[in-house]
This record gives sequence, C-alpha cells and structure tokens, in this order.
Amino acid sequence: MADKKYIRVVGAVIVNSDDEILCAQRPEDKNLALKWEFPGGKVETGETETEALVRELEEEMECRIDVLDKITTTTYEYDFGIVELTTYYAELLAGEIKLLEHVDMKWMSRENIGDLDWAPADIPAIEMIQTQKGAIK
Ligand SMILES: Nc1nc2c([nH]c(=O)n2[C@H]2C[C@H](O)[C@@H](COP(=O)(O)OP(=O)(O)OP(=O)(O)O)O2)c(=O)[nH]1
Repeated sequence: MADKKYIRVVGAVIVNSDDEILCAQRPEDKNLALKWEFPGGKVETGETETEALVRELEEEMECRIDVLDKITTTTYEYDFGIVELTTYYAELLAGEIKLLEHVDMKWMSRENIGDLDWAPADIPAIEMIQTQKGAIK
C-alpha cells in the first residue's frame, strides 16, 4: 500500500477578552464533515507556521491576527492521510469575522470547549487548553 499523505496543518486558538475561544465548524461536503476545528489550514512550501496562520485567517475569515505562543503539535492518522496539527494561541487584531469556509462558529469558554464534536486530531490540544485556564499565551 502506498504511504499515506502527510499533511502539515496549523490551527489558531483565538482567545477574546472574556477568555473564550473561537471554534469553527467544517462544511458538510468536505472530509471531517461538520466537525469542529480551529481556523487555519495547510502550511504551504516556503511558509513559516506563523505566515500560514496569518494567511489562512485572512482567506477563511477576513481577519487579521497576531500569533502568540505555541500550544502543541500532535499527529493523527485519518483515512485520507496523516495530519500533523500545530496549534498556536492568537489574538484578533482587526476585522469582523466572516465565515467564508465554515458553516458555523462559536465562542466557547475553556470549561465548555470539550462539549463540541471536535476533529480527532484536536483532542490533545483541547485538553491542554482546558488546563491552561486564565492564560492567554
Ligand atoms: N484548519 C484545521 N484543520 C484541521 C484541524 N484539525 C484537523 O484534523 N484538521 C484537518 C482538516 C483538513 O483535512 C486539514 C486542513 O486542511 P485544510 O483546511 O487546508 O483543507 P480542507 O480539507 O478544509 O480543504 P482543501 O483545502 O483540502 O480543499 O487538517 C484544525 O483544528 N484546524
């Protein structure tokens, strides 16, 4: 069997002034349909992870962000490939969020973030975010 595709992905954990986190729901017609994820996407060749996050947030939500501390990197093997997901805390600088690629979004408290049906690759990051209460970065 051919090796699975290895996909490097970055996700932005955007925290607002109420210590709530922006969660975004994937569309029905893509893989991981209707699962919740952090806005972001694939890192392109020649790009840093920070550059990829800034670009993706502009493309997906028309927002400018400041990328802060790294949370964690984890890998998860899906049927369509192996996703290496790196999450970073981020702050919204400008722009009203537009859902250009997601079907829904929610601001969730750290306490309740685990109630959503997350993409499986996100679970380790979710657990870390829940225990970092009060800290933006
Ligand atoms: N953006 C993001 N993607 C995630 C997360 N968790 C997770 O498993 N993924 C997966 C979903 C996708 O397979 C891949 C991200 O790629 P993408 O967002 O550029 O791709 P996509 O499938 O939405 O669309 P396409 O560009 O391939 O058409 O990583 C997450 O928290 N954020």
